Amino acid sequence: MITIQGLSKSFTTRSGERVDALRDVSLDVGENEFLTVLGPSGCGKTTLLRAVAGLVPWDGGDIAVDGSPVRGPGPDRAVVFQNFALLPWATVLDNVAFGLRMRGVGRAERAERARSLIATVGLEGCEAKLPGELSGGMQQRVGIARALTVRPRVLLMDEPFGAVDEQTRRLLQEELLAIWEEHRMTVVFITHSMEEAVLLGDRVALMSARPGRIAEIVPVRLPRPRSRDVGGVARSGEYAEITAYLWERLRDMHAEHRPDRAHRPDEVAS
Ligand SMILES: Nc1ncnc2c1ncn2[C@@H]1O[C@H](COP(=O)(O)OP(=O)(O)OP(=O)(O)O)[C@@H](O)[C@H]1O
Repeated sequence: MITIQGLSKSFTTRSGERVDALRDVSLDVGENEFLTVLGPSGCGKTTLLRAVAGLVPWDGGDIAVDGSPVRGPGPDRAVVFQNFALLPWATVLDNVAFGLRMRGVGRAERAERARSLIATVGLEGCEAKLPGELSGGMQQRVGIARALTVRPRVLLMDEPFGAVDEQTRRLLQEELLAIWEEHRMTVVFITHSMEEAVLLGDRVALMSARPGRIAEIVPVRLPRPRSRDVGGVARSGEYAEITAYLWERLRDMHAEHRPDRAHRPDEVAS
């Protein structure tokens, strides 16, 4: 479905320093797969997602969706951002319908599709509100509804639940799983949370820092559907095992970048 081959991208900072954000990243995401991407801060997760979305150019390598090379944004891919990226002056209905309007869908159909998705994300009755009148969790529900209006085959999510409180995050995780279980699509979901990566994903792509590479792909063989009992999933032994393993790997990666913090069992004070 999504094929990424040998992707490299560097930035030049304002002080003229070169930062290798991604180097030789290769990754395949299957049709209707839910792939989570986890890695230390600054390892290039957002850059990778934005490249797949066609929002940033890259230096080397190829990205294809269903065999078609990515050359820019397209209706087959929708993005949900961490900071919601809603239009502050537009109502919930207009925000959700925005992508449809851009695609020339008529007013009546726009409103109907937007209303139906607003209901799907549990915001019925909020159609006329402005984003500023909603909580962070509600704003992100609007972001998800907006992304789904165009019926994308690929949903790209950049730490979408990073800015909401823990309880809202759990509810949004359950809702996203329920939506994905019903309307299957390919999801690439970036997170800082090991727990979230395991709860949601079919596989976790673990990235290492500077330059960002795929360090390992960790399969998550927890049963599905998971939406009705995310709490139960989180209490299972396999869940605990995978999250512990991910933490081991991430801790090693952090230690590589901070030799002073490396784990040296022989030097533990008595
Ligand atoms: N526009 C830019 N100009 C210069 N450097 C950039 C730019 N965008 C990203 N970088 C650098 O590229 C590297 C990767 O950034 P990116 O945002 O993709 O990482 P990330 O893994 O998503 O980080 P985080 O987990 O903290 O959100 C970082 O070192 C970052 O500072």
